[in-house]
Amino acid sequence: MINKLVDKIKKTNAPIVVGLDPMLSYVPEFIQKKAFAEFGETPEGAAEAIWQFNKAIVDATYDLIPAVKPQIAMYEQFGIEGMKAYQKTVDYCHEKDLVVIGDIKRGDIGSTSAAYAVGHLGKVQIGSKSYATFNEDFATVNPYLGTDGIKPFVDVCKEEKKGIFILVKTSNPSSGEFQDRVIDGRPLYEWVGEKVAEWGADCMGDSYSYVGAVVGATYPEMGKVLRKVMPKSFILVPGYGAQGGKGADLVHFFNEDGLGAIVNSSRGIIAAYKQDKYKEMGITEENFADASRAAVKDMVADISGALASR
Ligand SMILES: O=C(O)c1cc(=O)[nH]c(=O)n1[C@@H]1O[C@H](COP(=O)(O)O)[C@@H](O)[C@H]1O
Repeated sequence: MINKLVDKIKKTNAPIVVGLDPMLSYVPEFIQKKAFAEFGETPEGAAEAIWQFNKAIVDATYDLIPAVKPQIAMYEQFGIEGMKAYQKTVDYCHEKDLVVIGDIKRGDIGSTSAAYAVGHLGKVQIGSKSYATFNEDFATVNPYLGTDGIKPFVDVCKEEKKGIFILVKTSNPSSGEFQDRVIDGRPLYEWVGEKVAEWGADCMGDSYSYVGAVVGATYPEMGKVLRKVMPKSFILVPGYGAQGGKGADLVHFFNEDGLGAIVNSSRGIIAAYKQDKYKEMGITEENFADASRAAVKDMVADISGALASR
């Protein structure tokens, strides 16, 4: 799957991921109204609304992008109905030939981690049959429990040709509380980055490992260091747009080959129709997905422009 991701980035010329984090408050009124008329103001109604919202955004952007990253929490808050919308979203994105990064941020001990890995990336055995249940292509994983938590994911990835992105330096303001702590002369995120390189060393695709890392766009200097610590790891870079990251901050996350990083924007794309910039282009709630398409093009131009002038 890492090869497919790289191929799709090359084909689209777009090292970006659209984050499908559909908060109900981002879903235009007319979609909510229709869903509530059919299913009531219920978890089922909310799930229908976020699914219709996602579908419109995917339809408007899939030809421009290599990948999507649905954030499971946004679906899980609506219980089983929300999880069905998550599944529909994953399956629909596959129909559109998009790489799906399940932002599930799992991390637990061995046997539990194995169950998460099987459920999201592998196949669960039921009697004589096996089923790919959630069936994402990549998942995000929290490394706090160490090798015991990561190895089950790596084992499933090896078998299924899938991949993971391991949290190394996260984009949020308080990420430094633990991640920047200096241990034996080096910050913890560097130790974790080194471990990601080690875990991924025998998990190589054609040019990159399918054991990747997450490093926030909001910490460009750390991204520069981590790029060197993990030269073969693909870096998923969240924090662009709504959290303040810009193309110019991102150049050092990429290798000289122009690859090695994929930048996520969620609110900046899916809720673009709320921004004045796109309103001024005549976009209203009714054609909200056109704003997402325009925002994807703007994001790609911003990142490509920064890479071209480095
Ligand atoms: O793993 C992630 O994707 C992630 C890691 C991180 O360090 N920071 C971060 O914001 N994310 C996720 O990336 C998305 C960012 O959303 P926006 O800020 O709306 O673009 C959310 O789904 C976050 O959960």
